[in-house]
Amino acid sequence: MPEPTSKATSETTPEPTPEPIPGPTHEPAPGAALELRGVSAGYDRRAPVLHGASLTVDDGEAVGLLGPSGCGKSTLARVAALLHRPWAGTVRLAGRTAHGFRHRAPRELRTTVGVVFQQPRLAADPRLTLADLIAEPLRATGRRAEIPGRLPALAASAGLGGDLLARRPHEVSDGQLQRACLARALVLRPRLLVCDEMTAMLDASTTAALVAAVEEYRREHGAALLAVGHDRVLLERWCDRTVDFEALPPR
Ligand SMILES: Nc1ncnc2c1ncn2[C@@H]1O[C@H](COP(=O)(O)OP(=O)(O)OP(=O)(O)O)[C@@H](O)[C@H]1O
Repeated sequence: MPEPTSKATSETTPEPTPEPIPGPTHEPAPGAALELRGVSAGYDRRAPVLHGASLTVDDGEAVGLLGPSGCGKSTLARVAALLHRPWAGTVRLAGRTAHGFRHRAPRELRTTVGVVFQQPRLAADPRLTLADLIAEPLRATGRRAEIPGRLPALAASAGLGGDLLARRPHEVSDGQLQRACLARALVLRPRLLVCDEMTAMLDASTTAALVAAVEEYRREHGAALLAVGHDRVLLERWCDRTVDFEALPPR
C-alpha cells in the first residue's frame, strides 16, 4: 500500500488546471461528509487509475471500499483526503467543494478529514515522541493551548497508556505506532475519517482495538468513515455498507 512519502512523483509534479466535469451536473447530497463526482486521477495521464469515479459517504455513515491490490483504492482515499489532486471531477467535503489539494488545500477543508494509512512508519516523523506526533495537527493549526486538555483522553481512547507517549516511533511496536497515528487523525475532530488499510499489518486484537476506538469516536462525534481495504469480512462487519471499487459508478 503506497503511503504519502512513497508518492514522491505525485508530490513534485506541477499541478495542471483542473478540467470541468462534462455531462450533466449532479445535485450534491446536502451535507454529505464526502462526495466524489466523476473523479479521474492517477500518476500518468495515459493510464488513469480513477476513471470518472463517483462515491458518496453520507454524514455519519460508514462505507467500506473493497477491491483487489493495485486497483486504485489508495489513490481514491488520497483524493478524498485532499492529498492527491484529481485531473477532473469534483470533491466535496461536508458540502464544500475542494479547489485546492495537498499544500494548496484550505485549512478549514483539510481539517474536516482525518486519514490513517497502512504503514505507520512511513506516516510518522521518527523524531517525534508519540505525544508530539498526536499533537502535531493542533500545533500546525495554532491550537497548541488545547493540547493538555485533549491529549490524555485521546491517547487513552486509542489505548496508549503508561510511558508510551514519551517514546519515539522506533521504541514502540507497529500496533502502538498505528494507535498514535489514529489518535493524530482524530485530534482535530474530523467529520470524516479515511482509514486506508489501517489494520492490514496488525494482529486480530490490535485490529479490534483500533476499530473500537474509531467506533467510539464516531458515536461521540457523529463522524463518517471511509474504510478502504481488501478484507471483506472485516469491512462488512464494521461498515454500514460496502462498495466494490470496480463497481464505482462513472460520471
Ligand atoms: N506514486 C505513484 N506513482 C506511480 N504510480 C503509482 C503511484 N502510486 C500508485 N501507483 C499505481 O497506481 C495504481 C493504483 O495504486 P493504489 O495504491 O491506488 O492501489 P490499491 O488498490 O490501494 O492497491 P493496494 O491494495 O495494493 O494498496 C497501481 O497500479 C500503482 O502501481
